[in-house]
Amino acid sequence: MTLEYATRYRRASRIPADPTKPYVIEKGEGDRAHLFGDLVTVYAGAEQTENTFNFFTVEGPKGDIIPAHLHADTHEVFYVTQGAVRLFVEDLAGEQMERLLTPGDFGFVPKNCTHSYRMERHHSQVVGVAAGPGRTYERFFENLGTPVGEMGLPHAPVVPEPQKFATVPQEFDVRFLPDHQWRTQ
Ligand SMILES: O=C(Oc1cc(O)cc(O)c1C(=O)O)c1ccc(O)c(O)c1
Repeated sequence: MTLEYATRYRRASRIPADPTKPYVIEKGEGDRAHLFGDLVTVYAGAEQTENTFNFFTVEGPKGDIIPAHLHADTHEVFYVTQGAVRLFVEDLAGEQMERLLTPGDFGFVPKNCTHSYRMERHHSQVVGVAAGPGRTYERFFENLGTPVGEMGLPHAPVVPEPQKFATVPQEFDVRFLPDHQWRTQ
């Protein structure tokens, strides 16, 4: 039997509302949201880990570009499990690098390092873990994007309205840098 719980985020979630309860979630059945071309699936977050880390996947289509951004208080892990993902990172000294990550490859982006990525094969998948001295930020995806019940990638990109762009990212420690230039290509 598959259990569903009402939580503060969803009427029906596979994540128990009681943070002391052990649980398992079948593939793809975490709390799902669409943002840009991506399907983000959250399996654990702030409530489960006393704000110490989260665990989610991001899947997207070929060509999907996440705009350059940084997190002042959040360190991030990019572990690629499907497809190919080109990760762009700038360190605190301003040195830039880009690397193509394929399944099993791992990228670490410390807080305050500007980064972005591009999916280079259809339906690439990144496993994300993000944590820092502040709160975890996994609910960013459904707040800037749209919570969904369906399993697949968005049929059309979910582009947030300007009003959401103006408020949601900073609430979740995300700072988009629209004028940032990558000099690596
Ligand atoms: O892919 C990750 O995050 C994002 C996905 C989006 O569709 C839009 C975004 O703005 C982001 C973002 O990072 O802000 C991702 C992957 C791995 C990881 O550890 C993350 O913290 C985020």
